[in-house]
Amino acid sequence: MTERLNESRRRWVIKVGSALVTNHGRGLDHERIAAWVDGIMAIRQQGIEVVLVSSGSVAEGVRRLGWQDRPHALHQLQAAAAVGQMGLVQAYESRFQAFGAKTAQVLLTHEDLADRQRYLNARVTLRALLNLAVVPVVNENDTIATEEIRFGDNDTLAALVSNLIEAERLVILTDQAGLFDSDPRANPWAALVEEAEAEDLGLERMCSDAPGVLGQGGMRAKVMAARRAARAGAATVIASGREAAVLERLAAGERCGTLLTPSREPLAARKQWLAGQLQAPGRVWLDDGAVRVLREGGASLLPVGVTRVAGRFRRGELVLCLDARGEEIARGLINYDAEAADRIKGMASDDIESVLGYVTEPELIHRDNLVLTG
Ligand SMILES: Nc1ncnc2c1ncn2[C@@H]1O[C@H](COP(=O)(O)OP(=O)(O)O)[C@@H](O)[C@H]1O
Ligand SMILES: N[C@@H](CCC(=O)OP(=O)(O)O)C(=O)O
Repeated sequence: MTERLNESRRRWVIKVGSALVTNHGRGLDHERIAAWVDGIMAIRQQGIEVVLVSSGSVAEGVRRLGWQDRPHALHQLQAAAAVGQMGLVQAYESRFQAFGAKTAQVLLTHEDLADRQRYLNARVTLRALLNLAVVPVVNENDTIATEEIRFGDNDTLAALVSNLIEAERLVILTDQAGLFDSDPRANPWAALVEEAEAEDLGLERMCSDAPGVLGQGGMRAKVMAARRAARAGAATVIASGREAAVLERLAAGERCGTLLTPSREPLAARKQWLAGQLQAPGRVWLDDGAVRVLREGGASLLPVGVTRVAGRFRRGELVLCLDARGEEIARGLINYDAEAADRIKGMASDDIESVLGYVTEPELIHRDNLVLTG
């Protein structure tokens, strides 16, 4: 079946956190799950397509296995995730079935979304499921993810899924009423932030690093997720999953929790994929002139603006472009491998051939493969 290219359709990604789903580790909260499913069915009636990203497999697995605490060893976490995921999908499937709606389990790894071909495959599959009126239930494929390259928290995963399906909205349901101006666990006077721009760097300072007992990302991961989603043009709401009819109310335009809005023009799809990458094998440091030219927009990065090269990368791989202080300002797919890039740094493009004996491209990173990130 071919995908209908009707991009005016409304799509939301709804993410629910571990503590909520598992009633703080006491077991799947069927009542709460039923309320979200009711909400999803109601907003679908209004023409909003939904992808659900649900955490809770590890917390539920730990409970089913009779363990007292969340283990630290990766193989135990993976085993718990495999056990708990069964409970999660069963709970969602049976509740949606009561409405005659179909669900699909989609387990993704970081590698799936880092590889451009697999990313495109995931995109086509998710869109096909939405076209078939199925509700995809997404989680990280914890059972095969390795420590170094896990998303770890489902906030990041949910943001990347928002980009994949070009969602207009990412809704992150958690155990707090939203983002507060400081961690409400530590400060009883913390005030709810009702609305802010997702790109506002001050938001991160409001978040403590520590997640709840069962969560992985904490509030910082949610703010970062909102920033990722904003790059694709999606607004994010962080709200309490315990609030009655929260999804229906949001769809009715009511204000719940914290709204984080995009402030820039959305990036083209390919650049969203680039910006969403979690790992880059290389780094290049730029002089002030190159930083200025890139920030003005629309320029390629030439070797002449590069002062230092680090990392082991091949032609076509992702490198971060840093200013003199080491802050990331852009990232892109480089036209030369690490050794060649190091040899031509600081040189005029006309001199590349005399140094390397060949020229692949005059640019180190072509503007089509470059995205501003800072
Ligand atoms: N500024 C803040 N505003 C709200 N919550 C915060 C803030 N800083 C830290 N937190 C903590 O982040 C926790 C939510 O993150 P997490 O436990 O990862 O949730 P989830 O499992 O829903 O992903 C909250 O319980 C809260 O204590
Ligand atoms: N994939 C993991 C999610 C990790 C996690 O705890 O995420 P979250 O509660 O959203 O911070 C799980 O299902 O347990």
